[in-house]
Amino acid sequence: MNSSLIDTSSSQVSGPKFVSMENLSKTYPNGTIALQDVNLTIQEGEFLCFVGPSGCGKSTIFKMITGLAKPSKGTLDVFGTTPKEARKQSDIAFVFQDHTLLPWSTVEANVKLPLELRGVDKKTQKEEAQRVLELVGLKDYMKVLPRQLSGGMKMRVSIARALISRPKLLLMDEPFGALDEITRQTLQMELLNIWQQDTSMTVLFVTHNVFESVFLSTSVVVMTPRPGKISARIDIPVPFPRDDSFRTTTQFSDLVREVSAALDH
Ligand SMILES: Nc1ncnc2c1ncn2[C@@H]1O[C@H](COP(=O)(O)OP(=O)(O)OP(=O)(O)O)[C@@H](O)[C@H]1O
Repeated sequence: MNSSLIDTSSSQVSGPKFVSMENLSKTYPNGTIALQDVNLTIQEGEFLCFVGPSGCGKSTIFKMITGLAKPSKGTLDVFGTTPKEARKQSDIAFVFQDHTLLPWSTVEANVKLPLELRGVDKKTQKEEAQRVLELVGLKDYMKVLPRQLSGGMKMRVSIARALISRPKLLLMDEPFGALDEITRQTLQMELLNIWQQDTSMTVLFVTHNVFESVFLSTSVVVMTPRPGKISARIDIPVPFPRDDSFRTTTQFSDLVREVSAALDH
């Protein structure tokens, strides 16, 4: 067996341990074993994609990292502290498939919300909203309501709202799952450009799409069906910046095949 298929420590990106899971398990009160003995070390600056069949526990991992669900067994360390404490420090932000924008608020108001809730002064809120909307290419849409935007634009707003807190850790749960393929590929490229501008931000990205996982990540974590376990961690040893030409290389097809094979294993 290829040793990269069982190595769950990080080898491509060096740096301090950021999130670590040791024998992490989760059994829900109804007896569902969602995760069993997950061991994973994530280092600062990684872009890690999780792929696996539906119900393998990907979202459960995210819930535990954010302190919304408690491990049943094992340990989970986030920035050297408990998930609850890490969340209090506002260093974690999320993006979900459902953009969760407030329909009656403008793009600007939606994006500012995390800062408003934290009592940040209005001038800083405005400056930061402009900064992140520029990052996602929507600075001319500040006064527009979400319903006036396309699906891809709503997702950009959702990403801008997550970035406004300058998170150390960005959790993305199938963010592009509802988008058409062309918009999806455009947003993948834009997300990589944003991440490359802030190399200290760590991104954990759940997807069902093997192509997406290979294109985006420094490593792909492959999970097994319930009870969820990590069956492989496959490094994607392709330097950044990456562009669309990567998708047509032999190396890309080989890596897609490797991840797909691990999924079938
Ligand atoms: N609150 C809960 N109570 C009981 N079972 C749950 C709960 N939340 C999730 N589960 C179960 O735990 C398992 C893992 O769920 P989870 O949502 O983490 O999987 P997932 O890999 O994110 O799935 P998907 O890809 O479909 O989003 C599933 O069988 C799910 O039905």
